[in-house]
Amino acid sequence: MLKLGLPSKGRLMEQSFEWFCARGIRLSRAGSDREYAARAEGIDGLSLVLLSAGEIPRELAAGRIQLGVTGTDLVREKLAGWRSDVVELAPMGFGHADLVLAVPSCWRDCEGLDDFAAIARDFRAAHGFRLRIATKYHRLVRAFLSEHEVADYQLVDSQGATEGTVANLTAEAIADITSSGETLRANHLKILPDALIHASQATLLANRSAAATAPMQALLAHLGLAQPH
Ligand SMILES: Nc1ncnc2c1ncn2[C@@H]1O[C@H](COP(=O)(O)OP(=O)(O)OP(=O)(O)O)[C@@H](O)[C@H]1O
Ligand SMILES: O=P(O)(O)OC[C@H]1O[C@H](OP(=O)(O)OP(=O)(O)O)[C@H](O)[C@@H]1O
Repeated sequence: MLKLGLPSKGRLMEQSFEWFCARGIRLSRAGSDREYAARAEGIDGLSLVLLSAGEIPRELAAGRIQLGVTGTDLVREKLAGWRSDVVELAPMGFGHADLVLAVPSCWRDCEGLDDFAAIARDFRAAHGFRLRIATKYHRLVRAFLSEHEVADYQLVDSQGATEGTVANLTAEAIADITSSGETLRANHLKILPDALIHASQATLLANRSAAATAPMQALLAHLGLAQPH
């Protein structure tokens, strides 16, 4: 029996159900709306579990589920060695969102990462503490800024409503997901054009050990997907 972990709410859950239905596997919630149970029809040997999108990478790496759907941003953020833990089987064509660095729109002289790095250096000298970037993507942001030699900052953890932290004076900049850009604009923030940290989309993933098993090969064939190498 293969266990498939799906996001438990919102667009990601609905579009995951649609993706599988278009491939002859009908997924549906079981029990009440508040129960996290679901079932699969149209294929044998597949069970479902509804999980927080942020928890699916860890459940896959641990092998408690053999298949999962979540954003590539969360896979890379949650799993340091993601390539050795999981296999990306197929981008699914929805859940497109960019992880970006954004600063106040009024920072007219900040037009890119080089300006940001200079502002961060001046900020520390002027204020005696490092410029604060609010984010929930600590691993990805640190790696990106290190790669671009930006050093004078500190990360402030923000698990939601991250765009509001600048107005609330708990941060000077943010790194968060954007899709239409509406939330950033509404909070008077602008994206630095050279600060796309990761372009994410919903992806079907497998636990790396399970990817080579016969039941997985059969499911991939049913879905018309190439066998992972
Ligand atoms: N506005 C959006 N448009 C498209 N995709 C988005 C949007 N916001 C978030 N996502 C993507 O949806 C996935 C889930 O994001 P979300 O922030 O809901 O994760 P999460 O908070 O860990 O989930 P949960 O709230 O269940 O714990 C991520 O891969 C993210 O990139
Ligand atoms: O660029 P936009 O189209 O404005 O989308 C970006 C927003 O979408 C997500 O929030 P959402 O309310 O979708 O989910 P959440 O409950 O995780 O905040 C994300 O956290 C951003 O705040």
